[in-house]
Amino acid sequence: MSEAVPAKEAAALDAADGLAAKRAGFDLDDGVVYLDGNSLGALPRGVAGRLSDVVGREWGRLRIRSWEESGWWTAPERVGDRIGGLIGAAPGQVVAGDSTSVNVFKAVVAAIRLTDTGVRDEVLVDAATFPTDGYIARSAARMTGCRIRAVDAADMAREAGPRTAVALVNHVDYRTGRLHDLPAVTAAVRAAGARTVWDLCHSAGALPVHLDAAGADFAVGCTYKYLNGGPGAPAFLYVRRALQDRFDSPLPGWNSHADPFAMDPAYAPADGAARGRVGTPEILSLLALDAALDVWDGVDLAAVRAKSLALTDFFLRCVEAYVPRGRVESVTPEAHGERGSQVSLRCAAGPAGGAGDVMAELIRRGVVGDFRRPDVLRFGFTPLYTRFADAERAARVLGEVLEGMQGR
Ligand SMILES: Cc1ncc(COP(=O)(O)O)c(C=O)c1O
Ligand SMILES: Nc1c(O)cccc1C(=O)C[C@H](N)C(=O)O
Repeated sequence: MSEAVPAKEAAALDAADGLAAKRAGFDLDDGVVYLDGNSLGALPRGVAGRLSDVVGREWGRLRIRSWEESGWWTAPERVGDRIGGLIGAAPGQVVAGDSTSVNVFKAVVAAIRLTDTGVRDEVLVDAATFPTDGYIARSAARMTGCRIRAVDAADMAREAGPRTAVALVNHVDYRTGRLHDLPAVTAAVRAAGARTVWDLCHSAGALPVHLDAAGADFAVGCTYKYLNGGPGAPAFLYVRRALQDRFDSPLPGWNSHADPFAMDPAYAPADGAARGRVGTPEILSLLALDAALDVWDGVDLAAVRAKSLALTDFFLRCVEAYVPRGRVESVTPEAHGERGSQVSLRCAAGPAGGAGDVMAELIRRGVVGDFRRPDVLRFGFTPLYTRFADAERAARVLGEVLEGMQGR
């Protein structure tokens, strides 16, 4: 690909993009290429107005009445169902609230409680997991008399055995962007008599997920990345319907009581997704998320996936065209079936600095990705608002930065 070709190709691809109009639904500045939606999604335009109404009218005027009249009390289930629509979960199985870390705790302990710990005392954890999952799983294991075994997520299906109580797997690896086979791993873990907990932080809103169809047991995820819910937006918890009656939450707060306002000293769990609740919902951020989810109305996740793969393919080709040979190496799988919606480039230290310095310079020049230690440049592609022209510019600027640093 000669240097003029990628820009022309980007323009043609953007012109043919069926999702292009969605970008207008986000508050983005054209001077910046934002490729960090896999850490913090961009702001959907509808959020500010909705929050202003929630604050000014629902809180300001209606005050306490809003728990009923504005639907605050049931918002965790209502928003949960909207998320469910994006991760292949039929209504009544997803609740929004708490952080992913807290939901990992609920799911892993509940999964262990569903098993005979006298026989099954092993928690399998994806060896490359985002750290919080590993920390929480280790604590959950200590509390329940289990032990942790770290295994490569790609080997999870093979490793689950008669001692396994639960396997905790990241659907997409946060560092490399590698996508794991959710249906196959779920089926294999189930065949071994164990449960699965999927961390969907890097797949919810990035690609189609079919939790019900795969028979997944539990899933958790955050909503501030590809779901654009905002910093610290509530996470979600999925509990498969068939397990809900036996879901024994390790955090049985009053919001998960069958009759919270009975204020009964004895605990009786609610039915359905509400059993995953703990305390008072974080209404402002929950309703910001609710408004953010409007951008998904009418969006076909198959189209999102097709654009995501086209964007990452195109970016990789642009990197090849623009970046001095040997300066970066993609650690994201080439195979579409193994790729999430990001590209991670390993960038060894050169004479003028390492990957952290390269990313700092990219950001200074208006290309925002992120750096994951020790040597990974991470670029997230959010199909609802990333353009092919953004991918082209990012690769071109990366090439310029690396060339400049080589000469220094
Ligand atoms: C895979 C994964 N799991 C969990 C988390 C953390 O979740 P939280 O900070 O919401 O607990 C993140 C990102 O922060 C993540 O990428
Ligand atoms: N959750 C984050 C935060 O509160 C501050 C900065 C970054 C984050 C992230 O989401 C990190 C992210 N999970 C990652 O994949 O690296």
